[in-house]
Amino acid sequence: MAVNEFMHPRNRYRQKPNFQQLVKLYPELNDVASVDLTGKVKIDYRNKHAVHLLSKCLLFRDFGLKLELPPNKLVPTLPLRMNYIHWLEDIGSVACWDVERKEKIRGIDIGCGASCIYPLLAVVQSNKRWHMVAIEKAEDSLESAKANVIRNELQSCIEVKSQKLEGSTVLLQVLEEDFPNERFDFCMCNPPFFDNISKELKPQDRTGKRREPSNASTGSIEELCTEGGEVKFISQIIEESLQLKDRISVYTTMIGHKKSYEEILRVLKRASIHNITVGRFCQGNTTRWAVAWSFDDKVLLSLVSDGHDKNDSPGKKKPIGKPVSCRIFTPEEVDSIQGVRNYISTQFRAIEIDVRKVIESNKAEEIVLELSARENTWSHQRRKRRAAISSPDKVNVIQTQNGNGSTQCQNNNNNHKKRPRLDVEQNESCSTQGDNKGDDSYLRAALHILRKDDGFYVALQYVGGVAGKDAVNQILQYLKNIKAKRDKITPADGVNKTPSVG
Ligand SMILES: C[S@@+](CC[C@H](N)C(=O)[O-])C[C@H]1O[C@@H](n2cnc3c(N)ncnc32)[C@H](O)[C@@H]1O
Repeated sequence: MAVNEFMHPRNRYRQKPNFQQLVKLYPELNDVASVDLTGKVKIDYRNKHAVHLLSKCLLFRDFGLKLELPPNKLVPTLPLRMNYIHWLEDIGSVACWDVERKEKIRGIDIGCGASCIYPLLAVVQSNKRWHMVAIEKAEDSLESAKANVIRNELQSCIEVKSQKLEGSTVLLQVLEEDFPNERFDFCMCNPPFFDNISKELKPQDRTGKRREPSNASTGSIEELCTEGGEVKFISQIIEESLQLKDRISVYTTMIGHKKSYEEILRVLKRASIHNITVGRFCQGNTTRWAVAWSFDDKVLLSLVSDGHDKNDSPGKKKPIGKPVSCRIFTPEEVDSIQGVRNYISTQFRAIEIDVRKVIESNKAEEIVLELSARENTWSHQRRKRRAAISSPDKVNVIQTQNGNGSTQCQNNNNNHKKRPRLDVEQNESCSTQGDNKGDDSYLRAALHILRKDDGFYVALQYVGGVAGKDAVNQILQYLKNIKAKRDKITPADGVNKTPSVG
């Protein structure tokens, strides 16, 4: 299935180039173009030379970039490369790489290839706000990458470094030797996908129905293969990230095969890395996957939007809900955003919802908290209290509706310390919650506290979990209820400026 319509919405290549115009601009394309019976000008993507020429012309026309490549090297196709860059931009908007930040955004590209394509695109696309370190292992590709940087006069924005691979590290050696004590905002990688040329270089055709590839495959064995394939390569990056931690704020990588993507999610889970987001890059007839992870508390990756409407990509994507909001305090009731935060945190902790601060704006006008719950503790509060009083030693099983309409049984005995975990495999709704397999919580949500002229607002946004999106409506209602109860006891009279925290 052609998946162009599922390209990132900002990807300029969602629309196929008008080859008629392109051939007029770059007559050298005439050699690889043909005219079909309807008079349409076409380019044969199965011809390596055509793919190479097309990339060169588009890079120049759309980005002003000049590219030269030695023979037999991987030709960068632009729709995929731009999908990755736009996904990084989306991560950047959660990680606050916005224009208010004065310093440059610093990224690392692991395996920049002979083209040095990602660093070139990253720098130009960001109007030189992003500065890149490009790492490459193959000597000839390294030289070619450096030449492409010089050809475009971008030496002040891109440093190309050799991967000497002593002790088989991917990031550690370069960071330790060339950039000791320096911090980076992100790293990226288009890894060598394949393990072993004879077995894997062509995708396996298990059903006999796979079509011949519609694109010429370019690239040398050294560029495309690595011992252990992409899973081993990316696992190595994950292992090194556990040592480097915040030296790089967001670690990202592309993944070539779905099977590897699933394996990488398991590796992250085993390493107890839960602050992750996933991406899916669709272009032409190919789909690639991506994961990002972070140890930085201020970067809540689950908030990264994929730029698509919730269910519009082929297969599943993680639907992040629309926020629901209400005013929680007037300025007369509370005078600081910290007061609101303390109040809300206390209310949630009382019902065993974990609260973690993620972002606090400089001007103290917005705080973002991450909420996670392992069961529904906010519905039927009165009934639960009554049940607990009448039979304190019994395990109460209360039927609750999850947000997807299915019924779940909960052990709701507060004395019973070990609460049941919902088995994600058993709950059908889980499979429609997106493919973040590392996420087995009941509910994860983001809570924004905002100061406005007429008071403090809370906005709740569903992020993940089997409870479903409706759970955030229930929690907002729960907050309103306890606030109304509190108002009965302490009427808003302008005297009580600090909300009670009980
Ligand atoms: C699939 S190519 C990607 C090239 C380029 N980034 C692109 O997207 O067109 C993978 C690149 O990683 C390089 N590479 C392989 N192992 C590496 C390592 N340990 N460190 C740095 N580069 C490596 C290969 O030489 C190759 O150029």
